[in-house]
Amino acid sequence: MFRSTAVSARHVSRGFAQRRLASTKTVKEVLDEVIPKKQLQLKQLKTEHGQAVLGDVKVEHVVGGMRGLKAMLWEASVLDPNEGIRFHGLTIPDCQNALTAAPGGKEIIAESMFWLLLTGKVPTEAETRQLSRQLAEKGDLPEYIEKLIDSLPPTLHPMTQLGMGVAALNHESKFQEAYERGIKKSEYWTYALEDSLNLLARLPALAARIYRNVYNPGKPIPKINKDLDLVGNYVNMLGYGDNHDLTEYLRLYIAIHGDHEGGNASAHTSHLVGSTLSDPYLSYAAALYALAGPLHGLANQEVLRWQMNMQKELGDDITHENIEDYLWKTLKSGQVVPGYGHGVLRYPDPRFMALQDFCESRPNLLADPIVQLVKKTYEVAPAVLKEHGKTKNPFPNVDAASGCVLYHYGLTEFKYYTVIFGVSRALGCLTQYVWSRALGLPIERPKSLSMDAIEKLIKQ
Ligand SMILES: CC(=O)SCCNC(=O)CCNC(=O)[C@H](O)C(C)(C)COP(=O)(O)OP(=O)(O)OC[C@H]1O[C@@H](n2cnc3c(N)ncnc32)[C@H](O)[C@@H]1OP(=O)(O)O
Ligand SMILES: O=C([O-])CC(=O)C(=O)O
Repeated sequence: MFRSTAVSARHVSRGFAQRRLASTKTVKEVLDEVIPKKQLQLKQLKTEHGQAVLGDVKVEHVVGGMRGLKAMLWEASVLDPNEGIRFHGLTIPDCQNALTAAPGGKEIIAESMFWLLLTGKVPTEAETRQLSRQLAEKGDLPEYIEKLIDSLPPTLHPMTQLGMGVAALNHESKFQEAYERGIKKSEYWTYALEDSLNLLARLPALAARIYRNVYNPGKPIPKINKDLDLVGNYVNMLGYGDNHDLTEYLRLYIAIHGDHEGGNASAHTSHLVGSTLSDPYLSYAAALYALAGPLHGLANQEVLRWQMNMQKELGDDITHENIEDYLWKTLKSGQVVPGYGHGVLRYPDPRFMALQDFCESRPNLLADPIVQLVKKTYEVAPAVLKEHGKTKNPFPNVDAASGCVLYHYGLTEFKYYTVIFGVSRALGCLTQYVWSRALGLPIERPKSLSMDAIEKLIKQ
């Protein structure tokens, strides 16, 4: 599967590159061109196809977490159960071919992914670099945020701190200020974009300050380098700037965790909160608290804890049989196997495969016992989960792989891992925030029913 998509990717990317080779537009200028076309598309959908049926609403949807219910508009990515995520039609290998890397690097950088998600177009190198610079120039934290974060107890979970910092940044919201001033609905998106760029720019400094306070109190944090990309600066501020491989890993990680269509809990939360015209900061803070749940983003912390416990219990020479027994022990104790299963996917997550490929291409990394353990677990777990018979998807999701590489490079503090995911998921949530305002989407308000009301409806 991966090879054939990579071939089509080269084709796709060459096409994109030829069309936009010389462009040096800003992201706002590209959106100015793209938005009217999408507004027209939505108008036509509403007027010409408003009554078209996309599926039935069954009782199982209402009582089963709305799994499979087609009930949200989300522009930047669509998830196929077997093929995985596509960002504006591009697979992860397509993106790896088409999107700009950092100077001296190979992996996708956050800026080029954000540009693609927002505009549906592959940015030129000049556009990507200019966005990197724009973000670096906006990246410093206001003093009151530094004071707020520094005042928190280091024992407070890093995700709680991240959500608090993001929410408090709404003191700066241009969207909220403009709304209070009384702007027209057609202008909402421009302020939403300004807030989104400011928030994205500041997330690395915020996330790095939390890391410093919790794990390295008192250690100076390097200043933002205006010539570096967003993740390059983030890794620098975390204190790992001299580790090229970790920097590249985090570039890939942050780009591919950025968006996973709209129904996942973090994206859906930001979409719902944003629909009330809460500003981008508050909407994204809400998303972070959904990401902080162990069935969602926190699973990356849980995976590593679980794999380390397995290693502690089973020692160094772990066989496939040992892992099988450990899996059954976890399942029989009524716990989920973290990093396995998915609400939509029914095949190994291509994000997991991309992270595994990263390991495969680096012998030192591949030889690490924890990376080996994750790989061996993948060789055993799907069969065990199939035999267990409960989960609809016995394959690994992205969280099965993400933590072990961080661990190898010395970023061993599991409780911090979801914060990195939280820096990434802003790419998708903020993209949709801008589009929801550009398209004038209404406040979300589905109809709920009590069990008695459902029974009454069935009898009718
Ligand atoms: C970035 C991400 O958010 S990716 C997901 C990260 N989360 C995890 O890795 C946690 C482990 N996985 C899970 O808990 C689930 O697979 C989820 C939350 C991801 C998806 O949940 P669902 O869509 O409800 O999965 P599904 O329909 O397959 O669940 C059916 C049953 O299988 C169980 N199941 C699903 N996955 C697993 C698993 N990994 N281990 C054990 N049991 C599982 C469910 O708990 C459920 O049991 P129940 O009937 O007793 O409630
Ligand atoms: O899609 C989902 O439900 C969960 C997930 O993998 C993500 O949000 O990245």
